Amino acid sequence: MCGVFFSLHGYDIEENTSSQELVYSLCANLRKANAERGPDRQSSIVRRISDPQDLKRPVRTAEFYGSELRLRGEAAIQQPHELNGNILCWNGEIFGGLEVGPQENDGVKLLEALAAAKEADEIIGIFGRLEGPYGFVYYHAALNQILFARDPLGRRSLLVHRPTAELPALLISSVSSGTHPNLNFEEVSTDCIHCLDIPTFDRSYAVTSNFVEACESSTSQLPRCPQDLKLPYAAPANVNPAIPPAEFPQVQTLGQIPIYLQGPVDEFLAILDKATWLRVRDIPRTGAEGSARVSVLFSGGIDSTVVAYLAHKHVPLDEPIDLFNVGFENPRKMKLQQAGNIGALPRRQQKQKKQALENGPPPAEPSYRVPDRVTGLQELEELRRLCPGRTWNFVEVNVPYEETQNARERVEDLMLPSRTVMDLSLALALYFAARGKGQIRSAPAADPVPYTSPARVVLSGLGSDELLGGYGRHRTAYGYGGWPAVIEELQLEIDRIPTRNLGRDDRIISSHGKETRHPFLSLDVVSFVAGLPVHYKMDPRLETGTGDKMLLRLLTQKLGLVEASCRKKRAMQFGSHSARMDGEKKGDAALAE
Ligand SMILES: NC(=O)C[C@H](N)C(=O)O
Repeated sequence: MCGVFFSLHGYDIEENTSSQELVYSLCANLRKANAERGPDRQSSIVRRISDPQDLKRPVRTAEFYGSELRLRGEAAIQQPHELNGNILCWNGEIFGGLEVGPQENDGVKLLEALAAAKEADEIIGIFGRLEGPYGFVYYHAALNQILFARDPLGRRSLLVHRPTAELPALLISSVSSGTHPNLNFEEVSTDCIHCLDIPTFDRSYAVTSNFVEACESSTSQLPRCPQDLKLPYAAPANVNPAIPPAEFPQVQTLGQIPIYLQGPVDEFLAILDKATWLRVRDIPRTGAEGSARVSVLFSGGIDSTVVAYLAHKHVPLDEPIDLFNVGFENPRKMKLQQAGNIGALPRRQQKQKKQALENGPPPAEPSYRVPDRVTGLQELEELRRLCPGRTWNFVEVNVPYEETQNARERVEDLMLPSRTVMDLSLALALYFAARGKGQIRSAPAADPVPYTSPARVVLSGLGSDELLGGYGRHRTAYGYGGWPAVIEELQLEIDRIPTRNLGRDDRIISSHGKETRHPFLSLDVVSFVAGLPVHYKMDPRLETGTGDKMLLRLLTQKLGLVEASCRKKRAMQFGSHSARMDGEKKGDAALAE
């Protein structure tokens, strides 16, 4: 994924004040942090604008910085993109809405389209027709405006620090570079396109010499979907509010699709398959001939297995696909595992025994047989049976406790401004999994050999629980409020996607010079699933493993992935044992400073 960084401040190069020094050193750190995201090329375009009264004195400096992880097109690409004075820092992928040929680069094509626009509405129209994840900063020369935004689902990270008296600079960046008491990064909101009007800024700054005020008075929020425009990708879809009929045939077994669901299963498969295809095709080769270009965050759960299987259909058969399966040495868990099944003991004794074990010494040999490793290996077998001729590199990523401790500070910096205990356990799991460094085996009983994945694209199964009602809370909602409550919960789920975890995950994974892609979060998939009547997606009256995200389970079994089709939901931090390493209790508690 690419790195985007933009700064605007009012310092003269020769000023040498301490606050200027702070801005300069933060900018240097932010350039560095963004460079990791785009290892292919990095560069800056700097614009110094003079005071009209005194042309020798620069009154504001704008820097556009971009780092490139080339994933589209054959030619070398330099970021930021520049055309006739227009500048685009682009971290994104165009999967629809603008023609990009297999040999072409999406950033280059997008800038051509943007540069031709004469009015802001045209620019808004271009983005409202684009399907794909993005975060960008764009300077449009004719309008003399700076625009920045993320896609409506927030699938790419973009942070903003708005100028304050302590740090009078506008900073927009894909990633933070650690904490500083004066740096107030927050995620750029996805409900609008943010705009800074340069002429307004200049007028205000010339009169008041107050940078903070000038920035405030010149920034505005442009609606993503002006009333008279019909834009298919300007906002995530609304959930179908229809209440199911009092009686409808229930799914008896996942192996038998009731007639009324046969069409929806097929249509869902076609749309998800296309979304996956768009995310694995035309990836330029950067590793050795015959090496993997595509990898999957692979827990062996239903979502990641379906994604791996669909990727297989579109990646050339002679090319391996890497499956990243992460397991943590978690001293607390290992001590408990050592004790065997204490669940059979009476409660009081269980508690006493647990405490004694937690205080005792850890086992001598770390174990990486975490729940996700067990299901991962089972699904590997199922995929091997179903996809003859494909090499699946099952990458066992084993993370010793000490390595987790050593990486902690870096991961905490990368995930900022996210800062809870749960953020950290998820971020650690993603950080190590996506790095793709571990061991592989040529056969189940063979000795492992070290392996580092060269794949730049990392597929993730995230999103299906949100769309199809895969969480326990959906069942709970049915319990207290019936179908209307489930529908409300599903809508909330979609509305929350942009502010939840995707920005954080992007910041973590991209630090390895890789890019996550989420087939379930294609806007086409989202609007198809959202539009289905609720009882087509899930049936909370059926047991877990059947009724939760039922439509996907039917699809999965239809593909032949019988074992995968009935796997139960397990959060990544628990499946990999990255959670509660040191006995932390509350996931939503803020991390200690
Ligand atoms: N990787 C990126 O985010 C930018 C663009 N899709 C490229 O491949 O150049």
